[in-house]
Amino acid sequence: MIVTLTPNPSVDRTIAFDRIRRGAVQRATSSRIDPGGKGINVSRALQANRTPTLAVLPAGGPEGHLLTELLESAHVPYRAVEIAGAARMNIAAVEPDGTTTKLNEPGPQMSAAEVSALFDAAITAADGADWLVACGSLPPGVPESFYAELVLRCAAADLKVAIDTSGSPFPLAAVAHPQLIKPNHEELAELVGRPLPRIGDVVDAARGLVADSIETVVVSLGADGALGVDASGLVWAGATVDDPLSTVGAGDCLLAGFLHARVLGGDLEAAVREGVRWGAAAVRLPGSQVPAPADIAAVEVTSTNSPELDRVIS
Ligand SMILES: Nc1ncnc2c1ncn2[C@@H]1O[C@H](COP(=O)(O)OP(=O)(O)O)[C@@H](O)[C@H]1O
Ligand SMILES: O=P(O)(O)OC[C@H]1O[C@](O)(COP(=O)(O)O)[C@@H](O)[C@@H]1O
Repeated sequence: MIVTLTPNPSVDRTIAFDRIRRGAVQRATSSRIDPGGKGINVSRALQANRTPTLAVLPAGGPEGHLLTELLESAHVPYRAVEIAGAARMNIAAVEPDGTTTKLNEPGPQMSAAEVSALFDAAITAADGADWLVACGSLPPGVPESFYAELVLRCAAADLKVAIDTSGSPFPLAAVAHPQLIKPNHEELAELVGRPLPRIGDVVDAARGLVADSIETVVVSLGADGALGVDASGLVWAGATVDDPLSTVGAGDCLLAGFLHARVLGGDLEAAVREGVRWGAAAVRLPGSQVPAPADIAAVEVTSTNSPELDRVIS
């Protein structure tokens, strides 16, 4: 069982336009809504691929109600902690070549009692689980040490925890030593405090974090695939997508695929390959739609233990 925690979930509205012009009236060609937020996307992808999962989230207001309705329609098991503030709605504006502009709201103000109820709900739900996966931004009122405290509590409970976040909560969580982190290229550069233009720079940064006691570092590199590093070595994997439709949630699908393979006993190489398969399948789908087994099976992945270290990341 993989339990996810999304402190700042969203109703994701994806709107397609022929072209975005700042400051002008835009007429959309289509739109869709999906339940969103990084942990929720991980759970949606796992559920679509028959891996047991449970999504823990705060939910309040009419948007929170819509969010839980959308989770029910997608048959995603969830545990919602009632809060007073309304869940956010995030907008992704997508152009025909796949260019995606994301407009993310800050999320509802949470009280100290609501934060503590959410923390406890996640720990209780994850009792006996294979992984607790905590992802995304933190809404106002949640202390930036939230993920770090969660990692420490999981260590005390002998529970494996994966963290995928950005900004100030990320370095705090990383020094608490989660078993896994999944930054993208930009988030990793911010975490280590230097630009990482080449694959070799990413490898060095990830190795440094593994040496600092994070068991596994998985770095998603967009069209350049993904890199996994642990004490056993390193794996790079990639897949070509000629017709990307939407990259929203691709990193979440990559993480879901990686953990799915790990729970089934796969080694680092099998897990990175599976993650890339799920991530690449996701970018072929509209909005933050998650790939089904047939979408994933259609992706061809290449991988190596000795990637070209001088290759510049696009
Ligand atoms: N244009 C693309 N072509 C092929 N694969 C892609 C593309 N964009 C994303 N992916 C796949 O999805 C994964 C996650 O994408 P990425 O954009 O790096 O994550 P995030 O959403 O966290 O920023 C990548 O590691 C890769 O496997
Ligand atoms: O919590 P954050 O960082 O604001 O991100 C939330 C957004 O990220 C998503 O999980 C998608 O992930 P990406 O933006 O990494 O593609 C959306 O479902 C959601 O709207």
